[in-house]
Amino acid sequence: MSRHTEMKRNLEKKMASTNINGTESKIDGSPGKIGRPKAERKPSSPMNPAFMTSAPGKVIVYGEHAVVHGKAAMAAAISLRSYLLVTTLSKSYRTISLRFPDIGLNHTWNIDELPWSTFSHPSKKKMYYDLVTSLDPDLVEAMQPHLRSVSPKATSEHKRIHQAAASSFLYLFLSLGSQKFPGCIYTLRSTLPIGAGLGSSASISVCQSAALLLQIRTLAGPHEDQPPDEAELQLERINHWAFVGEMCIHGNPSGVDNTVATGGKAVLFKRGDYSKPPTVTPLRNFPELPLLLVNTRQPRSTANEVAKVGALKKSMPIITDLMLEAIEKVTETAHKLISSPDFDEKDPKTSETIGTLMNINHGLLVSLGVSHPRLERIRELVDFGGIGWTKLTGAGGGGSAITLLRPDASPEKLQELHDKLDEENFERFETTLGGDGVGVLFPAVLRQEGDEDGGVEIDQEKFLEAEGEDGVEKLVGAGGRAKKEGWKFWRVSESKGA
Ligand SMILES: Nc1ncnc2c1ncn2[C@@H]1O[C@H](COP(=O)(O)OP(=O)(O)O)[C@@H](O)[C@H]1O
Ligand SMILES: C[C@@](O)(CCOP(=O)(O)O)CC(=O)O
Repeated sequence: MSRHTEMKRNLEKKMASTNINGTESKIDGSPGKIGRPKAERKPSSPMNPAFMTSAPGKVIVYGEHAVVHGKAAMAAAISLRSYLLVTTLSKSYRTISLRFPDIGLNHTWNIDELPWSTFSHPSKKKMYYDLVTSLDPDLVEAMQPHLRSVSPKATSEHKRIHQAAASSFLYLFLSLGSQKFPGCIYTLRSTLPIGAGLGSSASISVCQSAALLLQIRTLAGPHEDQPPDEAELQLERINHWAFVGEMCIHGNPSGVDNTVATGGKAVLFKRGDYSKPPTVTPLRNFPELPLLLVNTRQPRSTANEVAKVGALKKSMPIITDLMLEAIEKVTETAHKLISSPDFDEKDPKTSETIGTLMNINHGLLVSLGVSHPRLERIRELVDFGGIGWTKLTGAGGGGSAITLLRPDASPEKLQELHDKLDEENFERFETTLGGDGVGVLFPAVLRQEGDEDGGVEIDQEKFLEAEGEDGVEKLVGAGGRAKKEGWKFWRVSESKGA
């Protein structure tokens, strides 16, 4: 018997002894990347093979927070990504399970106990093509008993993290699915740090939205030869529902994170009127910036940081508005520069301007009250070494900073900075900007060099056992360091944008 068959048999045995009735929730440790549960049930639906979706995180180069208040922001996809494996169960299993080992969430709902009557009531029912721009309080209320049963014994902080992730899934599942939905297991792993300003919540929302829209057969493609306009429509649909998932996680999102996680590349984003779709301008000439990405490892919640700026705007409207407008001017100046016909990214003056604008943007964010001593420490180290220009990225209050490196920064100085950052428990990332957006691996089979028998099936066990972020990338990578054959992406027209 091959090792693979043996593993499958063991899994079947394990499955036979698993209680799958009712809700069950297990906390495996603290949030962050922690111990992962074993696969528990046998997937057995040849008609619905397991498949995967994947979406990237992002960095906001200019304009975070201002973008929540209707101003423009510039953001780009990064090569760190989330991966969602969808496994359909055989007909007799009437359960939906979330296996989110990165946060230690392991929860099962009984499909027939979910509040279908509320979500499918004619006055509430949303179609997959509807534009949903706010959460319906009655639907949110109907979900509460089913969220309260998620990790009830966890600490309040873990509960918040678990229930936020579960609520984004459940709202989309109940809005897009129906009681006839087959039992499924959704297994999620991400190479993104969580709550670090790099759009982890948007990236999981995009994975969930794409997976559910695929399961209800409302997406065409992605496939080669797909007309770009059709591809664009599919991406819009995924993005709309991902925005709904984001609203569940952090209340008042601008939509920039999910837009970049869906479409990838780099964009100028602006949403003046929340009842209408945002204006999204692809930035075709986005420069290959030599960026250093540093995570402070200081946890914070986007919702809190956004609320802080909201409160400041309420108490000091004129001053706050002036700062938000100044941030928008920074973004617009950078946009003008990179979209001008004689833009030369290799010119040292270009780095100087882009960097100075980053510094100004950071200063304004400090004034809005969303920096943190750990972010200021990164700035201090970079400034002291004369290595480049730094700003916080994302919601701030901790999270991450980006540093644009001076073209003439010496390797010795750079090494010194790296050593200092490591010594002080900062986390450094190497990432490339402007990669692909949402991708699909259908079925979840990857071909490897030299494979003759159709490729390697990615099942729950393999996916859960991949060691750390590197293991996930190596196993299923859809971008960055590893890009496995088999992943497909919706491609839109290259001719649009600046
Ligand atoms: N890999 C993951 N697995 C499960 N849930 C996740 C994951 N990544 C993000 N989340 C959810 O998103 C929340 C973080 O969102 P947020 O505070 O907006 O931070 P970020 O800046 O990373 O988007 C987490 O509390 C969790 O609910
Ligand atoms: C602060 C904000 O502009 C960016 C938040 O990014 P993140 O959740 O910290 O990755 C909020 C938003 O645009 O929704």
